[in-house]
Amino acid sequence: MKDPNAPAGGIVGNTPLVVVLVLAVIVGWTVWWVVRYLRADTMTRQSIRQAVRVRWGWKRLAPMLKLSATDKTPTALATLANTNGKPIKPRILIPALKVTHDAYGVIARAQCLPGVGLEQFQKAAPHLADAWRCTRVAVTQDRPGQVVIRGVRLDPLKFPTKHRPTGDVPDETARWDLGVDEYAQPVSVNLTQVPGVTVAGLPGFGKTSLVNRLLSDWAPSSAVQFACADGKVSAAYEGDYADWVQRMFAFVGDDLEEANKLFGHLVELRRARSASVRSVLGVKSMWDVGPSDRWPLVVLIIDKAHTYFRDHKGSDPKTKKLAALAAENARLVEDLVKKGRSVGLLVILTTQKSTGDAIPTFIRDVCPVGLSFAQKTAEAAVAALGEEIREWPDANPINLQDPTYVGVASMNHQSQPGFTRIRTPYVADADAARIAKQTASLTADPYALLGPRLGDLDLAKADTEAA
Ligand SMILES: Nc1ncnc2c1ncn2[C@@H]1O[C@H](COP(=O)(O)OP(=O)(O)OP(=O)(O)O)[C@@H](O)[C@H]1O
Repeated sequence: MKDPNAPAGGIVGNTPLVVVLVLAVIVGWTVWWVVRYLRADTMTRQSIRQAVRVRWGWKRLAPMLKLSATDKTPTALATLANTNGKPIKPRILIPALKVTHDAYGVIARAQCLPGVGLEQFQKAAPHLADAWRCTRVAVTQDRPGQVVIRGVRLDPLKFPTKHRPTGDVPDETARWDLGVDEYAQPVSVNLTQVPGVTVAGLPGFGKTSLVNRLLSDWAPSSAVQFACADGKVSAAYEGDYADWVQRMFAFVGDDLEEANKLFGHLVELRRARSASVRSVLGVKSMWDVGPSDRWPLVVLIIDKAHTYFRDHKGSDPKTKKLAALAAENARLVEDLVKKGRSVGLLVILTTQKSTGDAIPTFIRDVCPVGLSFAQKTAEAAVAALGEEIREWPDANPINLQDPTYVGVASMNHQSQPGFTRIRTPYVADADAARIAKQTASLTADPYALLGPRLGDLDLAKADTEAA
């Protein structure tokens, strides 16, 4: 029963406790922020200060940039409170803004208002960049009624990054984590259903490191098998892939005849898989069920691709033989890229030379993903990324020749318009070697995995179906 002598109004009685609780929350919050600030690196600290400035200045800045709305209709409460009969002032609405930060700058989420949406924010982006002291501001919309404003104080493309592979089995098969874009957002490309990727760029700008990352991240999965043709070396123990050979079921150097045998072997595998995919997997396309130990995704890396395809001019028998081999190599790789997708074959071609004979255009044009590091000429950029690059001067790899841009590539994906510039991380050789050693026991020849069923296959029929 209630004590009649107890003081009236429980809230008044509890006030000290409420105050203590509020104070505790404020102190806790402040300590949390101070610790976070002190533990952050220099770049992140600058971003924390920048985020505070952005929050504090927003109410003044938004109306100046016409990012506010005027509500002339009085609210019911204002009408009730208006006892003196004077006209009620219109309300200025400011978009609510939530700001977070990372090492490169700030990420702000703003609520849209009537008449103030994506278009208005995008128009104001250069002024937001000035006011927030950012080198770049991008505005996108990821959900209705809200825009995301990304401001980068530092250009993420100019800061080298490192990737240390974990050796863990990847969560998603065939996702290639590439790096960060010019707004420091992670960029990955889904290589399921992708039969070919081209990587071009001047020597020493990061092609090998990019491929190293893919190998290091994917090697721990037994559902992926690798083969490699490295046109820069003559023997497996030389060159960039010396450590990776133990995680590859096939490797060839710059010998055109050897390469021809490997490509031929893989075309045989493609044909055998096409003929057996329905009976073994019960589906028309491997991607309907995904790669597995028994039916792994086969990744063929053709490094310094021009070694295998370039035109050999001359009428002496030796040159003629090389020319015939190069033509045959191009034909076989074209087969793999054109018909290998549904049975789980992926070809990655890299080249320093960006001319039509380095990666023949009939192969390049069927590779849905193209990346190019720095290029010397506009023609080389076109040869690497296609004619469309001429319409995107900002993303043109001829602008990446400064040494600051070692590790930066421009990418196009046939499913999306335009190009993305990506800062790819450096993968140290020692890390790649560690992963190669750890995962060597997972190596298996995918042709052998098809095993005894091969005798019954109707390869001619499979060819017709794959075409
Ligand atoms: N992503 C990166 N970030 C920073 N530095 C890098 C990156 N990738 C490569 N480098 C630096 O550039 C050097 C050459 O890189 P890499 O071997 O990958 O180039 P490449 O394009 O494959 O050259 P080549 O065509 O001669 O084989 C590396 O040893 C490293 O010092």
